Amino acid sequence: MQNGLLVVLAATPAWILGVCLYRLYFSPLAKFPGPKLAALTGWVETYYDVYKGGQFFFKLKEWHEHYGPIVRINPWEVHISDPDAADIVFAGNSQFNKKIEWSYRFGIPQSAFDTVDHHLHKSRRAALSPFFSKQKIAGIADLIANRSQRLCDRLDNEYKHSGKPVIMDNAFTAYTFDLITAYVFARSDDYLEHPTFCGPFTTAAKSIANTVHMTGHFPWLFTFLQSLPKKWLAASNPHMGEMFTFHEAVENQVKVIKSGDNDAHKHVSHKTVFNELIHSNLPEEEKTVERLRQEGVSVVTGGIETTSTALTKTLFYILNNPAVRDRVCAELQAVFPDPRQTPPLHVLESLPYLSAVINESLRMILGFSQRIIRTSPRAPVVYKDWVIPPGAYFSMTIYFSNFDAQIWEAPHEFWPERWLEDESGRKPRARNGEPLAKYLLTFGRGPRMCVGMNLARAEMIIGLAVVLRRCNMELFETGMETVEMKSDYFIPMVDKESNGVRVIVK
Ligand code: HEM
Repeated sequence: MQNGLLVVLAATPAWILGVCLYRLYFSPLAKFPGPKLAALTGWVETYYDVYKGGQFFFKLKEWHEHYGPIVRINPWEVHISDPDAADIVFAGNSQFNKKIEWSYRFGIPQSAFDTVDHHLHKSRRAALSPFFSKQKIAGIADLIANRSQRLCDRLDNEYKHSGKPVIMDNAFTAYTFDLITAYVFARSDDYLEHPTFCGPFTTAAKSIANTVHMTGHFPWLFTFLQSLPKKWLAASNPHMGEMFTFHEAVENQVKVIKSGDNDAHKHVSHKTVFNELIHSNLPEEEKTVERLRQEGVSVVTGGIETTSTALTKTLFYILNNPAVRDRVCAELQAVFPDPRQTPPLHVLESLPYLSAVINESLRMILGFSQRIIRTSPRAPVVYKDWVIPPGAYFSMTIYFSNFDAQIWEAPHEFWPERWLEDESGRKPRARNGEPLAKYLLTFGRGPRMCVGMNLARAEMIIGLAVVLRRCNMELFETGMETVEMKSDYFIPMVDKESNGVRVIVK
């Protein structure tokens, strides 16, 4: 026994030395530039993300400035900072997988979003995407307009002329929450009716995000926590408590649709996603409560925070730039004479300046701040002179492309005019002469591009048009600290001291 222990003790340093030598000199990634410590151990990333709180993102920026467009950022992964590399990482015909360790971090490895294998992802996505086509979303434009008008009724009745600030982060979260739950479950929790626009799960998506580095760096953690009594979790960490309660609420939604106890889909004018999925001819193993709970959590959380943040920040940029506000309001007035009669979606979509404003804010808001990782299981991937071996991870960060000074003039300025056609009808161009739209990566690209993109755009176009048309707003003690990213928790987090984007309705 004692001898065995001695052998282990003697062998451990040799094993560690062997791993270090392999990672530094013999690994297929050894030739890639980057800090030696990061090549040696994944703990560098863990340190910046878990201990320093979502700071690895900023380290990546620093490393690229020092080492160039491709950097080895941990023993298993290279990160690329080059907008043209999106053609490789997000290639439409690619068959890349996702990183397996990350598929457990939200506890939804069976959702399309966190499905690792390309082929399984393709079939799961095929089941989901028809509900989010442009045509299907146009079919729920009235529902979106109705919720936008309801939001403004409340702003009119309870805030107008009162001098009382309203936190638009909460108001827009209520709006996106009500819409996504109505569309996918035929059920609305009516967050827009809550006195402060805050329902029980208003902060659920943020809570989920807050735990992402812990559960991402320690892939067993989510499953372990899930097995503990919820009371303990809630007492030890309110984010965890809220996250698991939210999972349970989604599971209940799936159960009541499956059992027929929720037949609200019969009384609404649109098809509801989970009712359709449950009664579709998908294989039974894809329709279990557990699988659909995971898909539900993915779609609902995907649909709330990203879009409400986009709306809130867009409103901030508009109100913070009076020239932009005046121009977009004048354009709206021409097609939207009666503020209570929302024009059809296609009319709003055809407004060039409103579209430019939305594109520009989508460029700046960053739905996802964390890098997006892929791996090619069999074939190598070539980037310039670099050959990334099969099985290695490679990644890109949307922010780096959306703010790249080689593509965007004055990238840190909110400047919607960059998106307008010139007098001859020529489409806007990037600084390198390519079409500008090609470099807007906010929704990702390729086979895993955001499935909810059309819904997000429709919610933004209609929501902003109605709010701007009906309410005369002014920012209240709100500065850049409410929109600038201070840490990356998968989604961008602003300063902890920020009170959110607050407005007065005049
Ligand atoms: C401004 C709002 C939004 C932004 C910026 C955004 C961003 C993204 C991005 C970048 C991805 C790709 C992730 C990857 O490649 O790994 C994605 C995927 C996804 N998004 Fe969104 N999203 C938004 C709104 C929505 C909405 C409203 C929904 C609701 C349906 C949604 C549901 C999803 C789902 C289910 C996926 C996974 C798709 C797949 O893997 O096939 N998102 N989103």
